[in-house]
Amino acid sequence: MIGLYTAEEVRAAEAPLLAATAEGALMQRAAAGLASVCGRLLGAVYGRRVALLVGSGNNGGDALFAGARLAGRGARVTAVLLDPERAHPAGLSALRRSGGRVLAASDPAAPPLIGRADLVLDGMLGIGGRGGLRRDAVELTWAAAGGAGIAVAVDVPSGIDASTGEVDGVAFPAMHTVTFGAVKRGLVVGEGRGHAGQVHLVEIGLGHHLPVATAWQLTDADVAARLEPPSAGDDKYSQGVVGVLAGSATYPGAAVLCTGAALRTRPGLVRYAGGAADGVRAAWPEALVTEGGPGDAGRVQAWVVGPGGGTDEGARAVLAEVLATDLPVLVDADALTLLAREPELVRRRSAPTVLTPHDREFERFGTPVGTDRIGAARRLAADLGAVVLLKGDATVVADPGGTTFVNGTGTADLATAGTGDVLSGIAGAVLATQGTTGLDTAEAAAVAAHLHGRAGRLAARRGPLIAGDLVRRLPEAVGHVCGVPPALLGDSQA
Ligand SMILES: NC(=O)C1=CN([C@@H]2O[C@H](COP(=O)(O)OP(=O)(O)OC[C@H]3O[C@@H](n4cnc5c(N)ncnc54)[C@H](O)[C@@H]3O)[C@@H](O)[C@H]2O)[C@@H](O)CC1
Ligand SMILES: Nc1ncnc2c1ncn2[C@@H]1O[C@H](COP(=O)(O)OP(=O)(O)O)[C@@H](O)[C@H]1O
Ligand SMILES: [K+]
Repeated sequence: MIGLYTAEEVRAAEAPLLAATAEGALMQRAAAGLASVCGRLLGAVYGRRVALLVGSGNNGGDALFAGARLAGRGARVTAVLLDPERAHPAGLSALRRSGGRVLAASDPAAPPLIGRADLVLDGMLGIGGRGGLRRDAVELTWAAAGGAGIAVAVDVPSGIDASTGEVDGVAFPAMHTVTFGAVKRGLVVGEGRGHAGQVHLVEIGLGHHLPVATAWQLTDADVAARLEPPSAGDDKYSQGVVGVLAGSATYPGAAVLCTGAALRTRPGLVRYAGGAADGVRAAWPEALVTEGGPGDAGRVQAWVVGPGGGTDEGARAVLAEVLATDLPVLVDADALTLLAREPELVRRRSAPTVLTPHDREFERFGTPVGTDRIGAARRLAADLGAVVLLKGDATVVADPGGTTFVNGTGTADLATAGTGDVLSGIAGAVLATQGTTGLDTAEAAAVAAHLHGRAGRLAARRGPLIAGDLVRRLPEAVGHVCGVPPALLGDSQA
């Protein structure tokens, strides 16, 4: 798992390290790592044009020292200074000694020079940045965005809040971010995620000074370790049975997608109960189907309730019935609308519960999501005593104790109808294995979000995707995280 940290946590961890190392040593480590990533991105360094956008803090110092190293390898480096009086003095001397040039941001030659650069290094603001970029920084950012060079952010893209990912106005649109010591949360969540590009972590020795993270990102390997493949002693009942309560005669689609996703995540068995029984039977002969309610479905190890289920009295009764059990329940879509009216239905539960709102569903519980998505998910989870999976570009999963997962596999290709129903089915299947894997509920939800995003990426390789493509790609997504070569996966290639 990759730990995700706030700016305050990083600052607190840096303090003892700064005290224990020679002055400037940490900045040299950061600059060495930064220059090495830039060298790799450029391929050949000699003769390449590099523009440094330099602010008045240590972030600018990192850029100047990295620029000096690249100039030492033959790059043509120019530093553009936002505040020439306050640029890092030692960094500036190092750059000059290596043959680098210096311009003020107000110099009319600065924007065209940035536009022509092969690589632009954003050292305007780091974790000390507050509020929106000022006019001069915005102009340099536009010059970089309009140029053809590789845009690289130092530590964090200037203009993003390193802790929340909030962007107030304009932020540097990086293709790569070279971050020091720890991955800042703002690089993986909110608008910051879209500005960070590929994140490269450079170690500066912060490791054991960092607290245990309270926010995490799962890798493919982490997800693989949380999936239990069938073993010789298994039968269809021992690998988890999922119950799907979704869809209606008028709207069978959600039921078909949700049941299919649950099946393709490969629990032992999927049961369906509800008004879309005919549609589900036709689409999925593998499912056990009834027109009745949850009591007619047979035993399950987890319920999924809500997608396409409506908000009438019958739907309310189904929701209340499953929430009164001691089984894991995933509550989505229409059932969230019902639950927002009667949150005590979930507050009185002690069994695992996962709510999967998008922003509008979230707002029905009282307050809008706002710009701090981790904070928002944590607040609702603590209030309701349930795991909250807040959907989005980077889906956030929070448990009532505050432990949070930020999904890294999401892709905008998922922004199409029905993909949420697929996520519910996947999550239901993972929750149904809790009895055998002992998997924590928030982790189960995070595993589901990871697989969902992987399936989305795989499907999107072939062009625009629809929700059914995710279901078809799920076996390949599971194979991908487990390191199985895709060629071995039968019909998921279709
Ligand atoms: N502390 C450490 O041990 C290390 C810090 N490093 C670098 O230091 C950075 C943090 O440095 P600083 O604390 O100096 O902060 P920054 O370099 O992020 O910037 C702070 C400066 O920018 C100004 N400023 C803040 N918001 C602004 C805005 N919206 N518009 C214009 N100016 C604004 C402040 O007045 C201050 O002068 C990190 O992000 C990282 O790049 C690295 O060198 C690694 C070691
Ligand atoms: N811009 C986006 N980038 C990445 N993922 C997105 C984006 N927009 C939506 N998604 C994902 O797509 C799914 C949509 O779910 P939802 O809104 O419930 O749709 P539906 O109800 O039609 O199934 C969620 O998993 C969400 O995280
Ligand atoms: K920066």
